[in-house]
Amino acid sequence: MEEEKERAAFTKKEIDYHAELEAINRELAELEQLPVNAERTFKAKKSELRPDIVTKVDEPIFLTPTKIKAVKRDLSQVIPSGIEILDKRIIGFNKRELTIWSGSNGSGKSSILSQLALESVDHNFNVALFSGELQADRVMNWITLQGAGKRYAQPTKYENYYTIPEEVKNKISRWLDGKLYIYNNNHGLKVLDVIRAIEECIDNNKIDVVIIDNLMSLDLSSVHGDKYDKQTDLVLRLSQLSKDKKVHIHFVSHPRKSIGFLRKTDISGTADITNAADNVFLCHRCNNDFKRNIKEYFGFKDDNPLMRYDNVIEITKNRDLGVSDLFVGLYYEKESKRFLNTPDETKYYGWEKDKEGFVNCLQDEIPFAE
Ligand SMILES: Nc1ncnc2c1ncn2[C@@H]1O[C@H](COP(=O)(O)OP(=O)(O)OP(=O)(O)O)[C@@H](O)[C@H]1O
Repeated sequence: MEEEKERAAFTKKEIDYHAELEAINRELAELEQLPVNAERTFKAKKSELRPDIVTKVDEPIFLTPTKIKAVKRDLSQVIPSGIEILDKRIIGFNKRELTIWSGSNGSGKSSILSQLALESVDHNFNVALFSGELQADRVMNWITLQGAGKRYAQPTKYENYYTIPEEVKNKISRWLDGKLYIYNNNHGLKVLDVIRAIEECIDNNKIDVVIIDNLMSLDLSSVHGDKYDKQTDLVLRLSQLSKDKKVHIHFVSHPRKSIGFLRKTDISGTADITNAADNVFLCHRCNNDFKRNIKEYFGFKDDNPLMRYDNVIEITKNRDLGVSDLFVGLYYEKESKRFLNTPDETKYYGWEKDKEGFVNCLQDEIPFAE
């Protein structure tokens, strides 16, 4: 009897032991699965930001030459920059493409891009503009100043601070209405929200040009990966967006370093960023540092024509026409913050033209402050 009891107790212990062993094994298997699951979650999150290229299932994967439909290049769909040498060499900005702009602080990136926005509208292309650093009203002030030009800029008691008469401001606003959309920063700077908002703006307002100024001001914390992976993912995503939505995207990315002569390899992120871009432009302000650097780097002499400009755009990559190592010099007009092709250039935008394209002489009617 005693022996039977002992055997029963022993069997129960054995069963408990096996159950425990099984539980431990299950737990171990779950633990082993953890990195696999983490990898899966990471990939899923990553694809939220960088969706794989969608395969068009109704088309063959490889095409024979006769099956490839020739798409005629429609030059009326190329967006001019208004910068003469640039437009002559690269024709303009193609839809479905991405341009990266870099340059040190104060080199003129934002100002050139707001002028590009005006130029685009002037050629009947609609623009969506995101500025992470300036509130919409400040962006609008700059654009108004550039749109008005020196003839309407009234000096104030502050150096380099000019105002525009209300009547001119209103005319410019009305002209830009329905063509220029400026992101309202009060909606936050979270990258996925901003991209979603841009996508909606493109769909709702027939946008042709998107300007994103700049990478550093976007909040990438919701995206997985290290800093450079996140930046690269974003650029790949924007490149895809330009193709899907048939827009040109201008994207500002600051350089990693703030001293020395800026080169393409100094742009923040990995090399994948510049690989993904169709154009890569560097902005330089022609100060003494720049002049010394180009003399040292390229062996240019003091009489090089570049020395006389105020700002220079360096084209370091242009995939379409293969332009590179081209320097485009510009003159800066402090009253209007405009960049000019020649020191005495006078440009008239659409807001001061009538239906036939003739310029209205509004300035004669406006009383100017002495
Ligand atoms: N050559 C120049 N001479 C004088 N002022 C200039 C020149 N180029 C640009 N500026 C002015 O300098 C200020 C800074 O320019 P802007 O903001 O366009 O530069 P940025 O490259 O975008 O700078 P950041 O990287 O700090 O955003 C603006 O008021 C602009 O009008």
